[in-house]
Amino acid sequence: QYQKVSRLPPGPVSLPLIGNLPQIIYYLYTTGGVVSTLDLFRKKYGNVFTLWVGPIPHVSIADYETSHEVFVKNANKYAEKFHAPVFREMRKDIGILTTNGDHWQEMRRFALFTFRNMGVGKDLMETRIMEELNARCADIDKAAVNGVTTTQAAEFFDLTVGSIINSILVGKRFEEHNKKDFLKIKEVMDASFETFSPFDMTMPVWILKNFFPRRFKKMLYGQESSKQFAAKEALRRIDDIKAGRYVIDENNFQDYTDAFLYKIQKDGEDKDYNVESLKTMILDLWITGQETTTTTLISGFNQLLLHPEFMEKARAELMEITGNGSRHLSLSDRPNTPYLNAVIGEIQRHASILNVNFWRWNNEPTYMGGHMVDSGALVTAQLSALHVNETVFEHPEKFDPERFIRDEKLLQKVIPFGLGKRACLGESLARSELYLVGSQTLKI
Ligand code: HEM
Repeated sequence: QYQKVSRLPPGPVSLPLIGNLPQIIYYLYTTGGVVSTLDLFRKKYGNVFTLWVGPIPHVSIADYETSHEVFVKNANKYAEKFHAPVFREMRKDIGILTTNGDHWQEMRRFALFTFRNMGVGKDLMETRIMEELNARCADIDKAAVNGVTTTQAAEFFDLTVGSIINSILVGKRFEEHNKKDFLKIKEVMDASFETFSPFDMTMPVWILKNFFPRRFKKMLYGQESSKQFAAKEALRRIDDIKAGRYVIDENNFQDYTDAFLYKIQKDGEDKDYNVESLKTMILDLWITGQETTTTTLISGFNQLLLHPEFMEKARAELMEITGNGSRHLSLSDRPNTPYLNAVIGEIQRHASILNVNFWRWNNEPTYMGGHMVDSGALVTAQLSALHVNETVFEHPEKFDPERFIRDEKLLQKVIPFGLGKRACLGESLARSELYLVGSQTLKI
């Protein structure tokens, strides 16, 4: 253990087999959370530190420069993610979230290409998002009695974001009459996530299968039913195409499902493009695109309620740029709304929605931030620890958007979507949603 440790960045004293589990559990309990525990280790051991989770060393990088050096400059070396054995078993190495290698690359390339063609991050997507918002606000207005209306912020954001992602994937938005479909997908997915514990994520599959068969079956059932619900519309479309009720317009794909099915129609089914991978991709994009964006919006909404002084300044900027609200804000306004950009940046920094980022394999001995990192270690840019690093962000606990007005370059160091080959695929969509939905909420 001593020899292995000498080829890794510093960290607390570790024991063979159990590694640092006792310290990690102790600090999780005494500091009250994952981010505060990571922050404590960073303060003690520096911006690049090692924690042994059982027998595997995990190296966290908590500063922007080293993260950039490792994951952007050497991007090709860090495309391979670590996936819990139970996920690989259940998802059969299909999709984008829990895969590596050729299939992952093909699915990522195709999704990015399709999103781009559908105008994600550009005018076309702006129109879709604004239409969704207008329809959602009209629903609220309709429910008003004597001009007074009450709405649940969480449900508003949930339905808006859910509708946007669902219409991109399968062409259906959620309205009053099919709201229950949305709630059902969410319920099934939440229930599926609740069946997983850190124990399941670390155990070899044969142990789960043989010693915890009921638990294993429950997890499997949760996964399958989530996939089935999320992909229900896509399956219906396949039936409609077979029955001649639906024809894909190759010059105007309505959604991701159209593009995927057209690829199958044109080239036939193969190991990457088949109905099972379409279903898994819809599930993966649903999981990654829904909760992340909604959580950020809700957190931002709460921060603005707690800090009306920032809200007022952002609103004043918004009113000025849109001629007192006579037109809606457009994505092309972004360079001219520094205050709003700073507020969104601070919301994302402060929300730290991914407490622990995904781990990548380090396949050869490499120096990171001046420390040797041996092959076989797992590494990640630990976004949550980076965003509370007081050497980068002064008084990180404070919600202070004006830190980005005082130092314009600081905003680049907020990296909520990660870096490198496995960085967020939906960054462009998410940024558009935060800007447009967020600003609309400010107007209200
Ligand atoms: C505020 C909203 C969002 C945040 C903060 C966020 C953040 C992230 C982060 C930190 C990662 C992992 C990066 C890494 O491994 O270093 C990730 C991965 C991913 N995100 Fe997002 N995300 C958001 C919205 C979305 C949306 C809207 C979509 C798509 C519809 C999406 C799709 C994905 C996918 C598919 C991956 C896995 C990419 C791969 O492994 O190749 N995300 N996201």
